Amino acid sequence: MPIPKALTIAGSDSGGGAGIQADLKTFQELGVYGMSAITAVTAQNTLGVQGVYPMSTEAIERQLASIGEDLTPDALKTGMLFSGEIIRMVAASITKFAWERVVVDPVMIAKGGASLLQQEAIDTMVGVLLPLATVVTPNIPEAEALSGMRITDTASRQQAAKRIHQYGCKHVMIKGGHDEADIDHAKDLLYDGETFIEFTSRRLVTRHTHGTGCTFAAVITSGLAQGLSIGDAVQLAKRFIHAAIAEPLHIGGGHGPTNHWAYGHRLRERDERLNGGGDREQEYVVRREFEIDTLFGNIHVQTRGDL
Ligand SMILES: Nc1ncnc2c1ncn2[C@@H]1O[C@H](COP(=O)(O)OP(=O)(O)OP(=O)(O)O)[C@@H](O)[C@H]1O
Ligand SMILES: Cc1ncc(COP(=O)(O)O)c(N)n1
Repeated sequence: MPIPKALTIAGSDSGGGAGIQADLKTFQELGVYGMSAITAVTAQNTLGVQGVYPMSTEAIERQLASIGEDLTPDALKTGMLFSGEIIRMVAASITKFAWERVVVDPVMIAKGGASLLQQEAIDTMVGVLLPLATVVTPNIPEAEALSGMRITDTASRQQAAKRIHQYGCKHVMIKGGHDEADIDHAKDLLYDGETFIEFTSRRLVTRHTHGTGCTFAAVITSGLAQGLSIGDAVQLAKRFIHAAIAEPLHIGGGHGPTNHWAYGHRLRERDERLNGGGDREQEYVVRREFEIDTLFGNIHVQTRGDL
């Protein structure tokens, strides 16, 4: 079978926790060959963003053309795009090369508050990029900016998903990491224009969440590149990010990165538990299955009626 290939079109994070670096680490962990087109270089660490240096559109266009002329990605994701000009150029390249399975992570503001997308570029994103998206993955503030409405509860989150879906993307995934109202759960909502599906895990208490959104979207991209359905790709992303947040690396003095190795560690741990012991008694089998579910965050998947 050919090796699945994924492309990330995003900003570089010198601190290694988010952006291009998070995406390539994630692709690698999931057995997907990773490629990149860098839109901007950021000087960044776990304490914040110290500088933003966008690339020229010519340099970005050339990177995309080099990939398109030789290496067709099986899926791609966009992250930090910074300006309307860059967004227009990226959309034109996706159309020119007829790339499919497009994950748009509408990165706007870094955790520390630094702007990674110019305000006036939001309309361009809505007008030219979202119609090309297989899935768009806003967090709650980004979903509010895209939909032009406040999100305070499940009903308003569904309403925002409907508005964003009308821009022409196939699926909308509103992530719940920023949902301050739910202190126990991290609940993500997927909408395909007809059905709402919620993916819920336990909320982990930690400040080491730098790059969660990039990593989550990179897992979805890897899954799509490997031929998974969108639902299965999201389920994989939820498990991967849960493990990555649960086992922080304790790097840096501020909001540290997530752990891109953790999901692989847990897979190996699962295999050891499944193969170990040799005890086939039902009670132990059930207990082991329960432990294995816990390893991956006990993700609860539920179809929700329209509120
Ligand atoms: N404390 C947490 N515990 C468990 N899961 C979490 C936590 N925080 C975020 N997540 C999960 O991580 C994924 C990314 O969500 P989030 O809303 O944090 O994205 P984001 O804000 O775009 O990330 P970033 O801050 O990197 O831009 C989602 O699946 C979300 O549910
Ligand atoms: C280059 C780049 N892309 C994306 C993010 C968002 O990640 P976070 O909100 O976790 O800082 C970032 N900080 N830097």
